[in-house]
Amino acid sequence: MKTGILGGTFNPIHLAHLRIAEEVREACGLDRVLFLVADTPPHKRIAARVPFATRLAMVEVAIADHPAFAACAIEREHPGPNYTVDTLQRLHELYPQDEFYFIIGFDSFRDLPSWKDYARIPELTNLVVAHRPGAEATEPMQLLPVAVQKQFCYSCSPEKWRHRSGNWLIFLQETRLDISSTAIRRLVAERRSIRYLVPDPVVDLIEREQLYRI
Ligand SMILES: Nc1ncnc2c1ncn2[C@@H]1O[C@H](COP(=O)(O)OP(=O)(O)OP(=O)(O)O)[C@@H](O)[C@H]1O
Ligand SMILES: O=C(O)c1ccc[n+]([C@@H]2O[C@H](COP(=O)([O-])O)[C@@H](O)[C@H]2O)c1
Repeated sequence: MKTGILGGTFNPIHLAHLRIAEEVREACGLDRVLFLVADTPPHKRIAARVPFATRLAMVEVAIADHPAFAACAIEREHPGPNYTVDTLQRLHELYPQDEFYFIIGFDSFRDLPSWKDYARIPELTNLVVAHRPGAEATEPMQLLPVAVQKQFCYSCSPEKWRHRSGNWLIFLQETRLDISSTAIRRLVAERRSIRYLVPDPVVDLIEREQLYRI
């Protein structure tokens, strides 16, 4: 099975997360996409201290109507911080037949060299990078240290690079949506509308739980 994994804090999940997952699913012919909710993200504090269960609940209501989308709570089961390299190892143990496509935004790709054992990540998974307004680069491969760049070879287009492990690094050139969880939290705090930035059931959950109001 070809499995996409979109890891995130999802505080809250928004329409750019959903659109990226859908575009990667289609472009890479994925059978499913797991929304991997970070319990303790390594590089980020949880704004407004929204608990894991609430962030997971927002993900679940957001993806409920998509047959190929599922929430993944595996990072809750292990004490944090949740490093991607460790989670990928566990997912390989859980789903030994699966071929993984780890999906990240361009801002995350830019930070990749600061991730734990980041050079091992392309050995464990294909990597799909979604462009993100405000975080572009003309030569994205040059953001990687030279020693890691040398592990990839160019294959017919600047959007697709083959790692020596056989896995792909793909830069996806599709819809760019300038939406962030930070902006949504700010709008709620200012008592402004967040409709059409997050799915309606997520708007309802945020209102019901009175999240992000201060
Ligand atoms: N608008 C977007 N375009 C492309 N990628 C995105 C976008 N929003 C989030 N992502 C990617 O989705 C993953 C999970 O994102 P996350 O849950 O941290 O949302 P966020 O909007 O970046 O949150 P925050 O504003 O709180 O930092 C990350 O890899 C991030 O780069
Ligand atoms: O493994 C790491 O060192 C690492 C450092 C920063 C982020 N990540 C992962 O990247 C994904 C997106 O993270 P974030 O902080 O943008 O929500 C999420 O799955 C995080 O666990 C992983």
